[in-house]
Amino acid sequence: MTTTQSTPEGTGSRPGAAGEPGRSRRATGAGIGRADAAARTSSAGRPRDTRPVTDEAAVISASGLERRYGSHRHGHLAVAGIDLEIRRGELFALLGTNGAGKTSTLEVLEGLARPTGGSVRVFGADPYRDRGTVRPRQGLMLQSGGFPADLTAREALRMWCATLSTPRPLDAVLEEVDLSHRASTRISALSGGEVRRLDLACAVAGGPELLFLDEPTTGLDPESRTRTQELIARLRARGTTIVLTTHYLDEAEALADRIAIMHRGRIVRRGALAEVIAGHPAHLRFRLATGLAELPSLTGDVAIDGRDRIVVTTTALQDDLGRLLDWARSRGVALLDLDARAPSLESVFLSIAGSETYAPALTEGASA
Ligand SMILES: Nc1ncnc2c1ncn2[C@@H]1O[C@H](COP(=O)(O)OP(=O)(O)OP(=O)(O)O)[C@@H](O)[C@H]1O
Repeated sequence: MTTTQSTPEGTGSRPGAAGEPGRSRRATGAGIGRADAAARTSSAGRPRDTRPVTDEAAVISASGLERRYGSHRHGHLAVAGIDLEIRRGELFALLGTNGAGKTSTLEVLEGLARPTGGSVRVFGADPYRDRGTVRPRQGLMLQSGGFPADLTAREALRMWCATLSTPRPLDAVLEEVDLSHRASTRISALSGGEVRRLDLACAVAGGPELLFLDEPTTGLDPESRTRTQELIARLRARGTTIVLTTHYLDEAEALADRIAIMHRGRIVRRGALAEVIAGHPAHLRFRLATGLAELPSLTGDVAIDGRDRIVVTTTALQDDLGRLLDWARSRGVALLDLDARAPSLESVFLSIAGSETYAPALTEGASA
């Protein structure tokens, strides 16, 4: 999928970006607006706001949202009737397996596509029909850029800012995305990560109230990723409402106030991180030199995984780990490669994804 930003009061895509969103996602967008100063605390470790959503607080609300590609009989239902409310000032992460329908959903919320069923309101308006009023308040960072290669970073940003009703000073924006030192470099000579940061610069250049970030850190090296995440956290702390998609689950854990996980066109889990992982089992994994021996009595289920490890799936991690360690100590048994893992977003995600591949999130030993 490809794409970048945004346009202002409405109509077009940025020069070089594709116009109508489609299979190749999906260029266009808007990037503008006025910042909402209603700052709230945010980011990793902050208290999470679990207040019930109210209509007043909802910047985005969608009900029974559907998006079908192709004809009713033979088409593909990519978004199968989802309800969504995103509150003013929160960072909402939309996660999901490949092909789950995240981009198809985002495009409707962004006003780039019409839903084929249900309804959506952004700032109380129809984001597709009323885009002239909605777009100036939002910024979009789509999945890849469409900048003319022979412009410098500053020229590209200046050109973009010329389309905005309330552009911020170029230097401040370049500084914010850490591109000041590359301002005079042609786009063709920028690294992929730098182009991505220029995408982000365009998305925030108008000081949007509502920011859509579609995989903003994909392709960035770890340092750039961290800096981009810090910038996202700052935008959030300033009161910007942010809708984020990412394949990096640690990013969602660190940044998001609330998370929704999509699978096959539906939202299958949602809530604050603690709510999403609540009730999900933990895992103990280890090997025994002698193979499967008689284990102590454990509350969890015991199985052998594909790598000949003993796996205990349990909702009483501390108890079962204690019993196992006592048992091993009293018998002089070595628990080889012992791994005790509390439930995490990753384990929830993988249990939803089942056997489907989700390579970016996979880590050794994580399964559910
Ligand atoms: N223009 C299109 N025509 C037909 N089917 C499409 C089109 N765009 C997307 N799809 C299908 O709709 C489903 C959802 O796609 P979408 O791109 O929204 O998923 P996603 O969650 O963003 O996936 P990824 O994480 O891989 O980017 C997929 O099965 C995809 O093949």
